Amino acid sequence: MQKYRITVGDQIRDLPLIPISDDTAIASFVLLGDDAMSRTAAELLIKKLPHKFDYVVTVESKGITLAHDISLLTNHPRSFVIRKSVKSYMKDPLTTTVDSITTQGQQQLVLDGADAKELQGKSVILVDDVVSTGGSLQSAEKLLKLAGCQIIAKATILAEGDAAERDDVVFLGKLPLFNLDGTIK
Ligand SMILES: O=P(O)(O)OC[C@H]1O[C@H](OP(=O)(O)OP(=O)(O)O)[C@H](O)[C@@H]1O
Ligand SMILES: Nc1ncnc2[nH]cnc12
Repeated sequence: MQKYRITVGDQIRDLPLIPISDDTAIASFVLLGDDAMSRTAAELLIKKLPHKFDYVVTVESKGITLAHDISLLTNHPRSFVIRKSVKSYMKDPLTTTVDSITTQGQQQLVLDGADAKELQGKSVILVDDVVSTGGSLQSAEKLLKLAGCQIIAKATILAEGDAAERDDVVFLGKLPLFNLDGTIK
């Protein structure tokens, strides 16, 4: 299997190239369970982010450990997770749709109404493990604006494809997209 090497601080990973359509493959970066990578990335991102903010917010699921680590390392006792489905324990959830590079068809993004209430008027840092098309970030921003909070920074570990040209997102490294033969697009 072809691999693409990334280095984040002292963490080196050989990511497998996985086809996601009939002309594109991604270097699959699965942060869930990779606790050393999450912790290292959090430490490095914190140095690039504003020092003063109220909360870290992320999108389910692979951004969760990163949000958790940034939040605790900056002495914030809680963070918020925008979910991908409505749960019965939510109160008056805010919902929108999302398109992401890894998922065929639209998914839902959901902010629990109770969380929206706590976020109202607060300054937040929105984080995710990878930004690619920007669809997930855009939908999350929409929900956070509906909740009435101010996004003071957006951060990710890897900016993939065209996202590497973005200047509104803080990131640690670039990740190319690939042709099916493993060459870089
Ligand atoms: O910029 P985009 O094109 O939206 O891609 C980035 C999103 O894709 C991944 O999530 P994914 O949809 O794979 O869901 P998961 O984290 O639940 O696995 C990643 O964690 C980002 O949230
Ligand atoms: N390269 C990648 N690996 C895992 N999830 C992703 N979401 C978007 N790009 C991704």
